[in-house]
Amino acid sequence: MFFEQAIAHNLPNYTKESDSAYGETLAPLDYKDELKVKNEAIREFWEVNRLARGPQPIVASPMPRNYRTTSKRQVEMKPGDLRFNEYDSILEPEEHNAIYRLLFDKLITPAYKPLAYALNWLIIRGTYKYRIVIFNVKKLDASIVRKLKQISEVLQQSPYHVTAAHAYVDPTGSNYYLEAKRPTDTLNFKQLYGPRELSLDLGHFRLKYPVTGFSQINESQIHNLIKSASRLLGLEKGDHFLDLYCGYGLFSFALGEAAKSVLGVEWEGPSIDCAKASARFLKKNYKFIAGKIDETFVQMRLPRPIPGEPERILLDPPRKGTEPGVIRALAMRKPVRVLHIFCGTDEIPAALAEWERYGYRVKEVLPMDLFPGTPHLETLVALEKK
Ligand SMILES: C[S@@+](CC[C@H](N)C(=O)[O-])C[C@H]1O[C@@H](n2cnc3c(N)ncnc32)[C@H](O)[C@@H]1O
Repeated sequence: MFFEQAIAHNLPNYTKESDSAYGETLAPLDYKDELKVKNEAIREFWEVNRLARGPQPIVASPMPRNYRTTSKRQVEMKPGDLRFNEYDSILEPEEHNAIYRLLFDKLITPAYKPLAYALNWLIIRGTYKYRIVIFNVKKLDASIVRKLKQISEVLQQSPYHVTAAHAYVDPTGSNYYLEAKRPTDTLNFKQLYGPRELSLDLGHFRLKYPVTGFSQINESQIHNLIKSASRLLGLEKGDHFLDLYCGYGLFSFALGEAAKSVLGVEWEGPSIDCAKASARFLKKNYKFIAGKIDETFVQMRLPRPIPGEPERILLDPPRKGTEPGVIRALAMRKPVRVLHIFCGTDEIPAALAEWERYGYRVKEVLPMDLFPGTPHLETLVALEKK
């Protein structure tokens, strides 16, 4: 059974995600009702798929709507007709919608026509306090740069606290809004104004991350996510902590204090560079490696576990899950505890079956609502050696 089928069972008149606008199928519900449906659906999913240990109640999102710190609009310009192919969403902060309206009103004027034709995506990222705009363009010549600088001034003068603007060149006009094969011999990223990195304030420290790298989109849940991950991983003095798919090191820095050593791995170079810079700035002796996590990487590139010294592993892969063989290779290291974070629910049964096969049992399952308004959950599964 797929998780969305379980949602559909528990919600009469449900329209499947693919048939509805942008997957926001639960957004019209009252959040209390949405949580009830999701709680029933995850329990049904667990039962039907015969998974071990029932899930805990879902950790609700402090902000159930207007929570997304990343949003995007695809720009379509035809003679006499400018369109943004996604509409204002109640899952996005109001400032995002206001910024898109401001940009639309400029781009529709004759002076900005060349820029409107060159645009592929408009992207807003940031936090609830400030935001940046990325112009994903198909080409970047002198006249486009001039227009981008002019429109950047409009953003700087706006009341929406837009602290930076950048241009990102994707001549393929890709449907994926940030990640495309960048042209290697032409200018691919241009700072229009403001810093090149974003930063996230975690109370007693701040982490930087690249404007093009991954970051959690529901900032209001980050505190709960860290607290839950910390409890479920249970790092103790003397533990070696392996933070896999670490991005810019969110979990390394938030949890690493308790460990004897911290090693983070991530394939996105700029994110790893930010993690290394944060380690230097925060004076932490943490190590970060850039690499593609697959079976060979785990077997050949990770340092061997030290006999008699416990290791705890957190893995937070993308929605499509780990590469084949990764779970087996990690289990061979015999970590005392694993925290596997799933941002898609449908990958859970196969992954848990693998962990079980290689000697791990489920200790606790904690679903968190990181994506209110959509039929998705983030699920933290703590596993222990049998
Ligand atoms: C869900 S994000 C988690 C990032 C980080 N834990 C956080 O919370 O900010 C997954 C990360 O894995 C990275 N990634 C995806 N596939 C990878 C692979 N095979 N090897 C290494 N990193 C990968 C992505 O670039 C992304 O940063």
